[in-house]
Amino acid sequence: MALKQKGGEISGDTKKRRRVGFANIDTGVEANECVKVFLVKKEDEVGKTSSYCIDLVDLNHFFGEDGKIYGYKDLKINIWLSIVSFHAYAEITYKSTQDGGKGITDLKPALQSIFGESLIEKEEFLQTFSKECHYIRNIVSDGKVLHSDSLRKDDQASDIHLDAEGPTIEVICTELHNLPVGLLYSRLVPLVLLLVEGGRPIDVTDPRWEIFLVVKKMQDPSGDSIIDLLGFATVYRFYHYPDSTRLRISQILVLPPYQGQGHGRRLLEAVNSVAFSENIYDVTVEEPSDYLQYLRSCNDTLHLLAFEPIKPSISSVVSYLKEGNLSKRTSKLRFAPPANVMELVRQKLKINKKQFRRCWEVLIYLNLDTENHRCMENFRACISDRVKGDILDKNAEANGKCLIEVPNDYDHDMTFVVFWSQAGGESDGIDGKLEGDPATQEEQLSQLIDKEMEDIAEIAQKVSLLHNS
Ligand SMILES: CC(=O)SCCNC(=O)CCNC(=O)[C@H](O)C(C)(C)COP(=O)(O)OP(=O)(O)OC[C@H]1O[C@@H](n2cnc3c(N)ncnc32)[C@H](O)[C@@H]1OP(=O)(O)O
Repeated sequence: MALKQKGGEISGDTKKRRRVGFANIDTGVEANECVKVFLVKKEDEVGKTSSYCIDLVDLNHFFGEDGKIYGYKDLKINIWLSIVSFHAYAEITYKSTQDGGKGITDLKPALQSIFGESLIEKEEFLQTFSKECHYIRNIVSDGKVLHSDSLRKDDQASDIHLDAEGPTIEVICTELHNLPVGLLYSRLVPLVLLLVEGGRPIDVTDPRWEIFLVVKKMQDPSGDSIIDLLGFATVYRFYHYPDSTRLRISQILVLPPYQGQGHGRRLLEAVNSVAFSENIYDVTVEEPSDYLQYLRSCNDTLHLLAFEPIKPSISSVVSYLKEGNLSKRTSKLRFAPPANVMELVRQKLKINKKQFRRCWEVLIYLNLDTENHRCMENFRACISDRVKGDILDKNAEANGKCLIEVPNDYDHDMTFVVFWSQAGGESDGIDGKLEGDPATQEEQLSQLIDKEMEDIAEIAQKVSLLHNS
């Protein structure tokens, strides 16, 4: 980490500027206004602000109690993060420092809380490009290859030296408690913190964690193989009563330069392939972001479209929606997938029940005539029913949620169980309760339903595009 006061500009009228800069109480600066992170692959990209700059999540919570940086004038924190060895180097520049009433923020601990030991000095950082050029290759050498495909020509980045066979994309699975793999993960944690809202590191000492790495394999002109890391997913094996296991995707991240090229989907599919081959109970995802949920729903719905056994049940609900005016009915609508169908989907496709219910709505929507006003009103009435049910479940959960610690074989401080003291289960994702008077609540509910309808339509549109292509 290099701390620099910008030379040249300090002398001369420095005193005057300082007085101007801190004449008032220091209001501080938001971390995201002065921190920039650049992803670099080569030594000569270090120090250049023209390198690939990533969009960061809110970093304020790393910087002091109120999340602001105090005491610096024209502060810039530029960080170069190597996507070869996953080390980082920070260059901090400012015109001057002065305590303007709130002290001078110590930047080092804040940066260390994000980058940990991967934050190193410039000289050492520059050397990593040659010393650790095969870092990823060495780590993945013992992993299990789950998926391999050749890269399409138009997906190939211009900086790749093409060999006769062309690059391949592989998804490789390995256990996180192996020391070198755990160390790699510790170097990837900064990316989780910088790119995933609310991202937290996982505990690599628990042997139930695995990491799925999506990599690009190439050959350089001398025939030596090069392996680039494109993204990863951490997956936990949960015990499922009485004698099976669930796979839960905890974090999934594709490095920003490689996003939107199908690698996130490859990771999801690789986790699914393990679920099939090992007859896992089902696959779940821990607090998916909106985009991940969209991607996952598109992918699962595509699988479901090809799954014949559910078609009669879909037709039955579609016919029901074509009937009279369901929005006027007082009893609960017959819309949810039948229990035996849910069970079959879980067994054969490993799609979790909650996720299947989401895809079910898309499948129904795909079979409706969107021009048929009555039919769409009926569909909306069913979505409204479901949203209200979710809110009631959420409230019941909030009332009855309990948390207890339970011992395990590795570290008794690490394991806890959440359970509901009343009838409960996993929530369906409506955040918080409705607030305010009945009219405001009605308005909020209507907005929630609109949003659900939009999401369903968006996924349906993408799925039909992919299905017909
Ligand atoms: C639990 C958690 O970890 S939550 C946090 C999730 N991670 C993050 O937010 C970190 C930052 N974001 C990322 O790392 C990435 O954007 C991810 C992991 C969310 C997604 O990975 P990506 O590689 O960008 O996605 P990928 O390219 O595979 O898929 C996206 C596209 O594939 C489409 N798709 C989905 N299924 C299929 C399919 N079967 N066939 C073809 N395309 C498909 C999607 O519709 C989407 O296209 P669109 O956006 O044009 O509509």
